[in-house]
Amino acid sequence: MKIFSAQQIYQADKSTIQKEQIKSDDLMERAANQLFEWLHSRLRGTQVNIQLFCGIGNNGGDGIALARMLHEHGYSIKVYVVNYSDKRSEDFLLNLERLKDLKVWPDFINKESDLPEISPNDIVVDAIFGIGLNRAPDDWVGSLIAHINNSRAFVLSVDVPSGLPLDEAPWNPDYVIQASYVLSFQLPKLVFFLPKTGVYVNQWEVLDIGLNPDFIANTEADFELIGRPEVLPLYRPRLKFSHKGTFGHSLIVGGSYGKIGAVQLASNACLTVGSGMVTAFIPKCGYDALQTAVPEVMVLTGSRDKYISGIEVPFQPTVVGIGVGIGQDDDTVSAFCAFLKKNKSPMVIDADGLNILSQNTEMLKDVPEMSVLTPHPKELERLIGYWDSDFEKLEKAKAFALKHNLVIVIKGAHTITVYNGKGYVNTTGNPGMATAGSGDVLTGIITGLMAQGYAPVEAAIFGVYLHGLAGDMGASAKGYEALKASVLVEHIGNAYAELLRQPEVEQKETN
Ligand SMILES: NC(=O)C1=CN([C@@H]2O[C@H](COP(=O)(O)OP(=O)(O)OC[C@H]3O[C@@H](n4cnc5c(N)ncnc54)[C@H](O)[C@@H]3O)[C@@H](O)[C@H]2O)[C@@H](O)CC1
Ligand SMILES: [K+]
Repeated sequence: MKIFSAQQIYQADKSTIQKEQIKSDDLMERAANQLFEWLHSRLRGTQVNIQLFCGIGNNGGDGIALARMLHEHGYSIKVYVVNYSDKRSEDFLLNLERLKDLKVWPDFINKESDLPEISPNDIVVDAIFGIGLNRAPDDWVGSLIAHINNSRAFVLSVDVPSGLPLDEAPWNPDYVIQASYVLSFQLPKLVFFLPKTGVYVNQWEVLDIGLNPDFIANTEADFELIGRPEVLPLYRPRLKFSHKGTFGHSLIVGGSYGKIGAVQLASNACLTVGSGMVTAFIPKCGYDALQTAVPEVMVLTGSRDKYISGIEVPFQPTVVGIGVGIGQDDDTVSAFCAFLKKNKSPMVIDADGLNILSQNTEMLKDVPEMSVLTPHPKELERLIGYWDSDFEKLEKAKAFALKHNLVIVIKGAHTITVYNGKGYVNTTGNPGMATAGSGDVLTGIITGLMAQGYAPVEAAIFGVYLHGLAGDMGASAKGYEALKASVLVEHIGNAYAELLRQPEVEQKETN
């Protein structure tokens, strides 16, 4: 699903109004209807107090129109107009009149007003600001927002949590609604998925208000949300007359004394995701452990016992995954440097492999184009420098990826794969996956997918999704806390099965 900027959403609104020859308040009516249906189908007439806080723009207009529909269906409502400006939108004013026609009189909250009482049992509808927010809310509006947040009521935000700008960090983190649920129009917003702004969104859902599908299809978005429909077409089925050579020979280079497990996890994941063959290159100390733990993996060792030195490999691998558990010993740095100069295979680079690159930036020119880098935030910062906000981080990562023609996988709750100026936002995974070795498994997965012929950016997008899905299935079997990285590997097969499972409706249709 595409993720649009605020500007693109306004354009989509406009093109819909033009194409369908409707008025803008018709579109607002549609939006409010969807909000109403969502709420009504859950409440089914339950008598609960619904307090609607409406701004004076179109987001407020949505709230006022919703209030009318709730009133017409007998719900107990209280409407407040948050009167932060005298530049009221036409559709807001129109809907205010329609509400007054029903003899519903909103209270106006101004600078000097007392804040209304909100009980934890109330439902709050937050329609104060939408995507039009372009500066810090005034302090008295901020106090109202903080008051709503402190009420412990269920807060339903219309389109976006009020106070959250779409393309920069909030001016004051306390002046943003903590939404229990966000009903967002047509397309999800990028801020729902970024670490600093996603915290304001507990749950979200998109409401289809029928914005012009041609416009959406033909407009290039900077970000895309990656769910099952986006991942399924990337899957490469295994053909009957294939053999292990068809699926490539991966080389995993990594490990040091005490960190051989990282290679075990990566090479096991690489095999499990479907690489035809996997060879691991490790220091001598890990030989017995690795051969015993994963007998299907072939093992080569360097000349030193505890650290990798001189990476000599007597075959040309299809793809190289390098860096897990590798450490930063001087010999290892020189071995990595020399290996980069002679290596001809595409690469996946992780962990200390990335830290070595950050400290020896001249090595970057020898990294093959289209290689996949998989940094966590600290590793990314070492590579691209400090950022002030998630937005700056993404811009810097995009610029770095473009400059070196690389794929960068920014790991996090919603991992974002950046390539060729675009960002792909993952939707699978859970907090249980914040555990040692989880990243090693991801490196193995992406390497193993590239071995099978997935293009690097597809391997990254597909691999991140599958890794998260394995985590979700692992968590439902074991719970978050007990989810170890080895459990992720165990669930790779289940994740494939889940991804490829025909939904019940489709099954019925084909029967
Ligand atoms: N345009 C359309 O056709 C549709 C718009 N919809 C709603 O319209 C919303 C956007 O509406 P608007 O563009 O009117 O914007 P908002 O309702 O988000 O904000 C209202 C106005 O307040 C002003 N403003 C911004 N920051 C401020 C601040 N800190 N203090 C005081 N004033 C401030 C701006 O001039 C802005 O236009 C969407 O989020 C969505 O809820 C929906 O009704 C669907 C259809
Ligand atoms: K809102």
